[in-house]
Parts: sequence; structure tokens; C-alpha cells
Amino acid sequence: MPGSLPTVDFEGFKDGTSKDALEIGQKLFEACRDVGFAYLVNTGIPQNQIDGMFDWSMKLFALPLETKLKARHPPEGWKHRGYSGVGREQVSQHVFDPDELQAIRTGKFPDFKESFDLGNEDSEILSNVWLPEEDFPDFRNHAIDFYNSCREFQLSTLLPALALGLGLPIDFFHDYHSANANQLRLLHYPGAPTSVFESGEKGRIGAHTDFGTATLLFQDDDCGGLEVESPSQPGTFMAVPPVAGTVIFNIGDFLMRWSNDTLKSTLHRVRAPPRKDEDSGDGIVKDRFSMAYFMGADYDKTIDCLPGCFSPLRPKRYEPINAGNYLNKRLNATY
Ligand SMILES: O=C(O)CCC(=O)C(=O)O
Ligand SMILES: [Fe+2]
Repeated sequence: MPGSLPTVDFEGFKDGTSKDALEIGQKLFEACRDVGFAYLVNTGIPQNQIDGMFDWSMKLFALPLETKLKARHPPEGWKHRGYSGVGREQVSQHVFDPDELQAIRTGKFPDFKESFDLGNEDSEILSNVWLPEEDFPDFRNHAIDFYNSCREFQLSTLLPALALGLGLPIDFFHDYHSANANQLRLLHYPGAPTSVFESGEKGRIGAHTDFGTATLLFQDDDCGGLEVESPSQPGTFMAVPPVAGTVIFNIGDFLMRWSNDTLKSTLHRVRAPPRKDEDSGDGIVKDRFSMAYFMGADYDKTIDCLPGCFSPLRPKRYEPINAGNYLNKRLNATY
């Protein structure tokens, strides 16, 4: 078991009809019930594509701010598309001019990160926001291909495995995830002197739960800093270091509610990695890059407690709810 999370290996899952596939589903279910997080291996998402997307992400965030702002995130909180500058989330005003950026650098905003969001390229309601092709040629194609690889794994393997693990028909979740309402977020946490993280002046991402169905999280091999709340000791966070060849998976609040709280949407955060023993001076905490693929349910679907997750002894805790209403309410709250 790398680190402190369970590992689920999808080798041999194929079309999901074998006994091995059922066991994989059960293992995934147990991880989601007991921890809400797992390391996944053999997802079929090509490693060279993951590495390549990290390279694109690094190049994107290294562009001048004026260029990145050509793909500025729309002002509506629910339209998670395009570029958000450092400090944009959590605050209500735009903070894009250099003086304000300096204010952020000197500690006005605790979440020290910038991000770029994209989703279904064919969506009419929620269209992608790209940089002009001449400013950053080929990025668009690569980002869409990577999004599609994540979606392929989600539909061909992950959701079927989850359905099997919950004792549901293998295609149960497909009807609720057919509209391609997912989001890929590229994240960059700039480096800074160790002391500003230690003093609490800056953070990376505060403790939160994700709010959709589930998330695939890719973190760069180098930095570390992701922490997940311990299932046995609430309030205590355990380090979830990067492990080569794995993808991190976690449940979101929407699926937790749908499962009558059988599956856990677990608190997690990113902090600066701990200071190394030999580093007694004011060293620099490295930049960190990560990519999160948030799976979202179709906005027009209404969900009721999953079959098998309620009984006379464990009554339904929640009313049926429309996915669009639920997700929009949550999205608007963070921006
Ligand atoms: O950067 C990370 O590793 C975590 C990101 C995250 O939890 C999020 O964006 O919801
Ligand atoms: Fe998260």
C-alpha cells in the first residue's frame, strides 16, 4: 500500500463481467466507504499523456499574466472555464492588476494558487474559454484529448466498478453521467519562501470536500503536500505523497448524499511540504502543479437515495434532489 490510502488496481477489469472485475468493484467500494480516497493503478490513462499534460500546464502558467488573461474566467461563479489568477477564488473582486498581485504576494489571500478550467468542448451552455491559438498553439487539442481520456476511464471502468461494488447494475451510473458535465482543472501553486507558509501568511488550498460525484487527482512527482483527513481520527490529516504510476481518486459530496452517507466525501487540503531537516535557513518551497478531473452528474437528472443504501434500519436521510440545482448552488458559493 503506497502511503496511507488503499490502492485499487484496475488490471483485468475489462468489460466488467468477470469475477475479478467484481472484486475490483468491491475493493473500490470499501475504499470509498472507509476512507473516501484511494490510489488507482492501471487506469488505462496513458502515462505519457499525463506527463505531457503536466508539461502543457507548466508552460501555460509560465506565460505572461496579460496573455493568460486573454482567457479570463467569466464573472459568473458557476461558469468554471478559463484562467483564474492567484487569489481569485475565495474573494469577490477581480485581482488582476500587478499592484494587486503584489498585495496578494505579500499575504492578503491565504490560498496561493492559479488555475485553468475546461470541460465539454461541445457544450452550448458552458463553453470553454481558450487563449487565442496563436498565443499558445496546440494547447487546446492536448487539453481536450486529456479530458477525453479521463472521461473514457470514468465511463468504461470507474463508474461500472463503483456500480458493481454497490451491488447495482453495471451501467447504473451511465444514465446520470451522459451529458459530459465534467470539469478539468489545471492548478499551479507558486513557490515561496518556507517561512511564509510556516507563519500561515500563505496556504495552498484550505481543507474542503469536493462537491460533485467524484474526482481524479493527478499530482506532480516532485512536490507533495496533499493531505487527507484520517478516517479514524477526525481533525488529523495524513500526508498523501505522489506515487509514480498512480492516480488519486476521491468521492464528492453529491455521491455521499446519493449513497445516504454510505460513501465518504473526505476533507482534504494542500499545504507546503514539511521543511527538510537539513533546511534550517529560509528555503524556498517549490512550485506545485496538479490536475483535477471533477465528475459531474447531468444537470437535468433528479437523484434519490441509491438502491441498497437504505433500509428500515437505515432510513433515507435526504430528499430527492435535482443535480443541477445542487451543483450550481455549491459552485456559486466558492467563487
Ligand atoms: O492540488 C491538489 O492536489 C488538490 C486540489 C483539490 O483538492 C481541488 O482542486 O479540489
Ligand atoms: Fe479537492
